[in-house]
Amino acid sequence: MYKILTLNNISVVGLERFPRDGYEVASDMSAPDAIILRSYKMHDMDIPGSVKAIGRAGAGTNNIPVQRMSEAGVPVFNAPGANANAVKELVVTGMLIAARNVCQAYDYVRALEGSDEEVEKQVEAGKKKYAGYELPGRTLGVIGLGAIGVKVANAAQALGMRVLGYDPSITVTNAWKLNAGVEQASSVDDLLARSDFITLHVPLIDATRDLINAERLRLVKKTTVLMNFARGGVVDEAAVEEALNAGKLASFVTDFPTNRLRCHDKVIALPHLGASTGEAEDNCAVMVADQVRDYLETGNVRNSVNFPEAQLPLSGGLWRLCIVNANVPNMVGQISGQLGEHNINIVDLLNKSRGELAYTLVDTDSQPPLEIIENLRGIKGVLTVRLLEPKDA
Ligand SMILES: NC(=O)c1ccc[n+]([C@@H]2O[C@H](COP(=O)([O-])OP(=O)(O)OC[C@H]3O[C@@H](n4cnc5c(N)ncnc54)[C@H](O)[C@@H]3O)[C@@H](O)[C@H]2O)c1
Ligand SMILES: O=C(O)[C@H](O)COP(=O)(O)O
Repeated sequence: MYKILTLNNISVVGLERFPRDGYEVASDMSAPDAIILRSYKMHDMDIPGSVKAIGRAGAGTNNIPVQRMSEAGVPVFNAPGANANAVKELVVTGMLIAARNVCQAYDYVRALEGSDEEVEKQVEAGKKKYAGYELPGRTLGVIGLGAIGVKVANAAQALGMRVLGYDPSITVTNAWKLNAGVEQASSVDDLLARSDFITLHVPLIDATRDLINAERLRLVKKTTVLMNFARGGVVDEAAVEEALNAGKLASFVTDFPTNRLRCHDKVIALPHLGASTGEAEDNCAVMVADQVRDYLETGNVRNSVNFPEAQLPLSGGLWRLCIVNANVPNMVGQISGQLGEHNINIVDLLNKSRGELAYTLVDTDSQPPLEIIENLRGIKGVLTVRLLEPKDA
């Protein structure tokens, strides 16, 4: 029986991927085998030593101590692309409501008083204050062309916008998905200077903290709308406030409200709604539950942010050793040497590495005795060793 601890509400459709006869799923339990979460901040959490995997039902993993987990030999999984359409739709919404002054106009109408006739008069008299502009021909700058950025860029082009993109590490797959005609900006600064709308779709990492700062805001046109659906830390809010107050930036649309800006007249602040659609919540939960289950049951790794991809089909009747070790010479030699010494036959073997970590799957046709497991655990550089029983044993 595997135990899954949830730290946020996770879509039932996803949790149902854990069969009841083999899994216990709860929001409070001791010694879990895996943790599934959304935005719960795990950095200060005392993570039990029983945890073998962490699944983020979403994209961003800045709420998870990924480095600490790597050092403990624990994979962190996420759900790449599973909520990208939801975010794309909210970004398009953000552009439209900013361009048409929808929030200000909405507030204006709600504050009206008088008879229907009087209200109508005020409506017709007041509407000129909220006249906006249309999107075709305007330029959208997209920083970060991953799962979300590519969808946003393509959608904006379909709306008749000119699109500039910047991503020095764009993957070949995402480059293929990008519509022809999306223009490559030569730098963030180049993109900022030429855009009417700027949208951020980068992870929050050291290199992207305060990516939009005072110096960079000096480059934008005073009519520009800045949108942040990435993470609060990607934008220096004090600098944004200064730019808005000085009339150097038209408006700021953010999914990450703070007290400094949430009530500012030129700010549209939403409560981290980017991925909050039923569809995205289901997609993320299903994807991550399947990946965590696969890892627990077969040791295979898909979509981890700290482990290498590792997929070795598991045939019935075989034992499988899953070994997480430092990416240093002679690990496979020492592992196979241990098995050879005990006359255990290796049927299949996979060794993959990513950065400082390596991951080895070894299939054997007889049961490796406990002594081998202990010896493997004793090899310098080995972080964890798991033995999976044959499925049909
Ligand atoms: N508002 C929400 O609810 C919501 C929902 C999903 C994701 N997000 C945030 O959006 C981020 C992106 O999500 P995604 O699914 O597109 O991730 P992704 O990994 O598919 O794409 C991120 C892209 O950013 C690029 N990048 C990294 N550093 C960069 C830099 N300095 N300059 C330009 N590009 C850079 C990467 O090369 C990658 O292509 C997530 O990490 C998360 O923080 C927010
Ligand atoms: O990174 C993400 O996937 C989003 O920020 C969504 O976060 P949530 O799952 O807490 O809505």
